[in-house]
Amino acid sequence: MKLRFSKMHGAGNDFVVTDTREWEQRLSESQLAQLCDRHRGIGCDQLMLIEPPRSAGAVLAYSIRNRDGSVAGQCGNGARCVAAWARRAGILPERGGLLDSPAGPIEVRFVEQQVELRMGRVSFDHQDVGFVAGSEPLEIVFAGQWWSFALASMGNPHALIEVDEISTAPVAELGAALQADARFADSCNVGFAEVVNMQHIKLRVFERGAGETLACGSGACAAVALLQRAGRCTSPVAVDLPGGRLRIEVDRTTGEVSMRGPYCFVFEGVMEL
Ligand SMILES: N[C@H](CCC[C@H](N)C(=O)O)C(=O)O
Repeated sequence: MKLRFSKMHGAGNDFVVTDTREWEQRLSESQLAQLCDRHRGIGCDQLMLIEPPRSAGAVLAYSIRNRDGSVAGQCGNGARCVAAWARRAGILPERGGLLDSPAGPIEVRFVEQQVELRMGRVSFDHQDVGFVAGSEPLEIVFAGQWWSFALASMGNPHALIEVDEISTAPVAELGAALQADARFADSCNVGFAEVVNMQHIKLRVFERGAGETLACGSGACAAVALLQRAGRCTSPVAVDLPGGRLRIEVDRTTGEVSMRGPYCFVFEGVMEL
């Protein structure tokens, strides 16, 4: 089977984007894993699979696989890349439009060389994060000390830890420990945020199913929403991740989150499967 794909990234978070709307057969789990494999395949943090639209007005739907094969409910950086892919394919109008994400429809518009998405509402409900009710406080012991975290969902689960210095945060070790915490029904993405000022944070994210990535769009949305709720930032906020900068706005009254950020086409290809 020959599989056409686009290799893309959003602030360094990289994707294989492939159109499954014409596929005669679905790929097996091992074939999907091969696409993500940086040695035996193309290599990416996530697969963005293009599907037929589900809701009125949407031009397409997408589903998300982490590189470990797990299914995800949202991918902010990937959604920007899908929007750019759809515009170049002539599926999405120049002015933007609607995409069906696994977490519901998201509105897209193109602003200068970037994509702006209305990502829907953030949820602070622990149930939406898959966190077992009644197992508060939101703390974990790691390396002999108590670490507090906060929870939010953008359609996928996020735990956020505020640190004084992002460069020395134990991202991989503490991120893995929190992901393995049995109180999360389906693991979580673990963000580490350093507040620079009320409109600027630094963020690193140890992603579910991918490890630390250069950027996490839904993680940036969750981080700003949680920090705004705690009075640690306002809106909009510049979020500096290792791979680049995202601009996040959170409407305090509605909980609506919007994100603006870059996208990049790296190469097109055909993979023999
Ligand atoms: N690892 C995430 C999916 C990708 C999110 C991230 N790449 C983004 O840009 O939002 C999860 O399992 O929920």
